[in-house]
Amino acid sequence: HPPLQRSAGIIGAPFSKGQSTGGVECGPDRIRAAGLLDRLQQLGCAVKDYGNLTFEDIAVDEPVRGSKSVRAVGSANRRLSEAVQAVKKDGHTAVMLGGDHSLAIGSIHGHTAAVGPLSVVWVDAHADVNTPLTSYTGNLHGQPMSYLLYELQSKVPVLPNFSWMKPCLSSQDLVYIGLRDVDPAEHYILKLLGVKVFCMSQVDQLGVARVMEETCDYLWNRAKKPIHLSYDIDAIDPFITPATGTPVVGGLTYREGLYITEHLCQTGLLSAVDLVEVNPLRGRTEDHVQSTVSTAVDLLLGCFGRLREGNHLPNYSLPEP
Ligand SMILES: O=C(O)[C@H]1NCCC[C@H]1CCC[B-](O)(O)O
Ligand SMILES: [Mn+2]
Ligand SMILES: [Mn+2]
Ligand SMILES: [Mn+2]
Repeated sequence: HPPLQRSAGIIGAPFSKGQSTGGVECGPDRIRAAGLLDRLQQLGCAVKDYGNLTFEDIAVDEPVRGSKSVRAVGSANRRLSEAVQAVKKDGHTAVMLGGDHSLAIGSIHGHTAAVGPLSVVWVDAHADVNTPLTSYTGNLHGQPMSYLLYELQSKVPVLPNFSWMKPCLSSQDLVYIGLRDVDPAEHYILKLLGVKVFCMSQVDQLGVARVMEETCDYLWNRAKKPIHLSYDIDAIDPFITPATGTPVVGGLTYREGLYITEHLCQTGLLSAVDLVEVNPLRGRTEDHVQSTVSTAVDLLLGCFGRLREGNHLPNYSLPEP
């Protein structure tokens, strides 16, 4: 049968208030400038660019229960949720370009609203599952998962501009890959809820191919659901992707990072991808920025069928002499 026609709906989310380091709002445009759309089209993927979201300017946003920019994060994610729902209703695989990882709140909420219950693969050095009360930084990019999980809601206070959303993910439908810098409270939560985790030790022990087999077997144990891949660029080793806000040594190799996206692509279930935390201002040299941005583009191309063995379009034919 003819190869399926993949189509990507690109949403730029130039948002940085889930954390305190300027520059991550430049991520979407740098990823576009590195040729993402052209390279997707060269793969034979249909591409619709929905542009960059604009976010409500919230003048006064005092910390709430120690968490910063809560109102701005709530408002931004409400808009993102609506945008992701629209992209899914148009039939595309949603691609959300961040921006910081607090944006996963809106991305996963909107994706679920559009297609129903999801399997979430969270590729990250960090678990991002602090509640406002356990966070020691008050940055919401370290907390998105706490707002999404049904099982944590009794531990999350009501926050301003968050009343639009409800939890939408079961802890059994979540798999982490790449963890290597997890706070004690987060570790307690992951153990308490029995969340499936492949930290970097397991990546070393099992190898990335086995990690991906076990990830899919685990997620499909009950039923096959659309997959939401939330990819924090800091999952990759900072030697390759230094231009990010919270780099941690001992990360995924470029090859391991790609294998993850290639594997999820071939399941045919990938329904939305976040690519977040690219921060051009955190690269000490332009080469560092380029290495980070081009890796982000390659990871996304892996999500849409790019193969390291090569690709050719179905209608290709050799030129005749
Ligand atoms: O909660 C936090 O602020 C910290 N908790 C421990 C890991 C580092 C940081 C969160 C990093 C957020 B991320 O993964 O989106 O970069
Ligand atoms: Mn991270
Ligand atoms: Mn993250
Ligand atoms: Mn993929």
